[in-house]
Amino acid sequence: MMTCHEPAGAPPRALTIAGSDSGGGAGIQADLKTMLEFGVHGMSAIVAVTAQNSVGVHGVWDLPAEAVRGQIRAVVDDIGVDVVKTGMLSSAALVALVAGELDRTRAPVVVDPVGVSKHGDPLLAPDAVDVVRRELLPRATVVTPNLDEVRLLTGVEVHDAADLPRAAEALLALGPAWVLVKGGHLRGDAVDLLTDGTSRFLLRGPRLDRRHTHGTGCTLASALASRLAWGDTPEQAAKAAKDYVSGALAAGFPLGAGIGPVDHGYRHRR
Ligand SMILES: Nc1ncnc2c1ncn2[C@@H]1O[C@H](COP(=O)(O)OP(=O)(O)OP(=O)(O)O)[C@@H](O)[C@H]1O
Ligand SMILES: Cc1ncc(CO)c(N)n1
Repeated sequence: MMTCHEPAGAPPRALTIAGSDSGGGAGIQADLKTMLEFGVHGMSAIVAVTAQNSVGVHGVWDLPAEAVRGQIRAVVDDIGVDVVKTGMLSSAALVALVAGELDRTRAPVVVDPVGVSKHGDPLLAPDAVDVVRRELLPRATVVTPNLDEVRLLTGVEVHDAADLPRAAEALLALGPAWVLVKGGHLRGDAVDLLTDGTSRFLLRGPRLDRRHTHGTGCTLASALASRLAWGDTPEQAAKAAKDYVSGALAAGFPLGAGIGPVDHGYRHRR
């Protein structure tokens, strides 16, 4: 375990371990843009490269294990981290590697258990799901599944907001400290549930009828991670993250022929 000196006057340090989205709306690109907006120093360990645009994912290339390990250690062992966020981890071997590397830091970890892209393209191998369950989730400070990922990880089907507590309980049984179940795919209001099994907070936003939603999940998790790095409680961090993603989603714009990105920089354009 490395202990790092926190430099006086420097912003909090956030590391995203995730996949690259060439289209810039999701993945590492969304994470770093969001981290900048929240005033933290964003750093990255790229796990896989995707050739991706508004229409879909056209190719995926995993990085070699030593490249992923090397990036994480270069950051953790010298610069230090105040929070880690994980996103697309692609394969069973890379999930296991990342889970092991998390033991090198005591920083809080936000796990976005990315399963498929908005277009339905797979970003996690089927045999990696069980490794996420057994090795990654017990190390998570907060896990942020969408409803498809809830089903994949627990088998629980969420049909309406009343099912959210049952889904959260099934996830908590897998070992994370907190769960933020995202109800973005529900009908009606966009309701998310944050709970540690004792406290329960409903985050409710009006459903925005927007086509350009690429990157909502990565953006929410990175905003949450950034606020944790500043010392917010999970409740404060989740509320700030929900506000930011709602604003970015309301300002999403058309790029390409398909689903455009949320606007990470909307606060500079209004
Ligand atoms: N149409 C919408 N209107 C308002 N809020 C939304 C909408 N869609 C998603 N959200 C919110 O955006 C956040 C991300 O949720 P979502 O369910 O879209 O994640 P996701 O499916 O993991 O995203 P991604 O497809 O980028 O992986 C949540 O806070 C959710 O409530
Ligand atoms: C690289 C990457 N990570 C996450 C997502 C989430 O949808 C995506 N589309 N691409």
